[in-house]
Amino acid sequence: MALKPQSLGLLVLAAAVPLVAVLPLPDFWITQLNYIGMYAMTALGLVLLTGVGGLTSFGQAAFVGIGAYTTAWLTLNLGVSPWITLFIGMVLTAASALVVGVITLRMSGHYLPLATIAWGLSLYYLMGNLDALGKYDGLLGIQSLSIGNFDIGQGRAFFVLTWFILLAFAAALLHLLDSRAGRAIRAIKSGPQMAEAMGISTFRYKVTIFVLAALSASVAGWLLAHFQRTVNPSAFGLKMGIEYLFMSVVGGVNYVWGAFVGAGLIKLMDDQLQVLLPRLIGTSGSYEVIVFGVMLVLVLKYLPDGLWSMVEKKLPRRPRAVDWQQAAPLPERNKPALGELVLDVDRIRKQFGGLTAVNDISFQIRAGQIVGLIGPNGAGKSTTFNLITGVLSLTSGTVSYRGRRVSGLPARAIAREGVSRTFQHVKMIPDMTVLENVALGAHTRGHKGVAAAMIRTNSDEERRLFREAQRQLERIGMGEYLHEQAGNLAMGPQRLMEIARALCADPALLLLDEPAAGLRHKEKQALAGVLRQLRDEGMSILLVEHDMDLVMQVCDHLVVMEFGTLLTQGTPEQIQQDPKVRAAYLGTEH
Ligand SMILES: Nc1ncnc2c1ncn2[C@@H]1O[C@H](COP(=O)(O)OP(=O)(O)OP(=O)(O)O)[C@@H](O)[C@H]1O
Repeated sequence: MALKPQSLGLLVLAAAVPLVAVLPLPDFWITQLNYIGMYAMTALGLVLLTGVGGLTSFGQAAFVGIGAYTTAWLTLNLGVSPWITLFIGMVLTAASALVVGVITLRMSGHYLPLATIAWGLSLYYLMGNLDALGKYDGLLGIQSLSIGNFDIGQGRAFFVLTWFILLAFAAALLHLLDSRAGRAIRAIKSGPQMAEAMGISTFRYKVTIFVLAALSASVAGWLLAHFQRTVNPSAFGLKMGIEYLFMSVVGGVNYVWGAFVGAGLIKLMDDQLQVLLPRLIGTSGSYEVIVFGVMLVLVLKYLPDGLWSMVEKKLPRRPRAVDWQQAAPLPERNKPALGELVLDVDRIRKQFGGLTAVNDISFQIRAGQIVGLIGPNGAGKSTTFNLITGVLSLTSGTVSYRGRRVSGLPARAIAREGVSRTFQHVKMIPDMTVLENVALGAHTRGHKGVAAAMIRTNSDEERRLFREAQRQLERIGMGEYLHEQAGNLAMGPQRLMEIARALCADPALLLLDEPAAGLRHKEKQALAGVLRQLRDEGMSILLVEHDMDLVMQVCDHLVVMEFGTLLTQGTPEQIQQDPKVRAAYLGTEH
């Protein structure tokens, strides 16, 4: 099987590490590479947290500090082996990240970065004020790392250790990003609505990546403490927190390789500029900070995805090797019998302040039935849709699905019960392939989490998920789009892709929000065919749609809304002949 360029790059680096260690490079450069390795480890955590997950943190240096101070204090005061303190540091870091994460990760917008600044500052002052940690002087005389009598804490041996840990983490991260859990993490960035509709707990994944990023920083701190053999708060303050973020952004915060490039560039520039600038200017001072500031502005303006994005564009994009043909099918939920009551909407109401957007609406959907929800703009259709799917909370009334009350449950819980949806404005992950986007729909049908993905014990399940994604894409006639990048699709195929993604969840009720918007005539005909076929297979569908031809063609029952209230309901024939509807809706539209 051909290796992906990313994995090939890692293998080349892994082979180069021992080679560099035996080359007659000056010690200065080995030391530089050691620092680059440690910095890249923290920056890699930021790739996951900020680049992939969209959560900006200025507080990573504080986690480096927890790893460093834990090992420094325990080895100096209690004589604990550094190999044990590594794990104690990780446990402490995970615990603090969990506490900070649970408190701050529900915040949105600029509140989260502000909270990480506050957290970074408080830990800095805590380290600087505790007597036990040597206040601002820190702790001195930390032992070097060794295996038996062999010192691996300095020079070339340390270089091999650091870089192998770094490469192992990078490999684990690449596996993670290309997995069920990784797709869920990648879905967080575009906002919670789509991910939650796939049954994903976005909060849980946010906390997980926050802890993972903190752990990578903590390991870097452990290495740093034993390499420098001294720790003091200045290496873990807000300035360093900003510098780590700076490295990731300049290198390319969306790419694993961006962390390597950013850490390398900033470390080398930092050293060179500290020598060159005073010579040029004639006085000494931290002028490199000014150069970095200007550089960041230029990168953000002209290369917002960082330096690695230029390389990434040139890399060949090979389609994923199809190795799932023989994979076992995913388990299916048991479906309602034809004609069984699937959805019971009972006098639901939604008030936005003084506006009653949905006013005591009631209707039912039975298995194997397509119900159309129609009405002029602003009638309350989308609000009704959002009340059923749990995106909005009800002011009053109940929604029952297969005999169970679901109103009051969060959107992801309703999705897990078997209610799948699409969106009025397509929501997808544009830089993933169509196949990967659709596989996201089957999230609740898999179980392998972050750890399994990182150590790669998830291949079997991945194959099953992709087999299902391909099957659903073929079911709606999109078999030839598997490896296409989703962001490159035209509107029609994008909408069909959303339907395939919804079907991947193995739903008993499918809710489609304006699936024909932006489709051409032929595509609409194809969509009508797909909907009929799904109904014939026993699927229940709620269709919110403005295209009356499509609605009249495929629906068995229509619910008409006007100004939030139920105007009437009945068969398409009854609705077409209803004078109230003609006056209120069809008459004005046609
Ligand atoms: N979050 C909100 N806050 C306040 N008012 C809202 C909110 N969402 C919808 N509304 C109002 O509720 C009413 C119904 O809106 P809704 O989007 O449900 O209508 P719709 O039938 O789906 O319209 P369209 O066909 O244009 O999508 C509108 O008057 C709208 O302005």
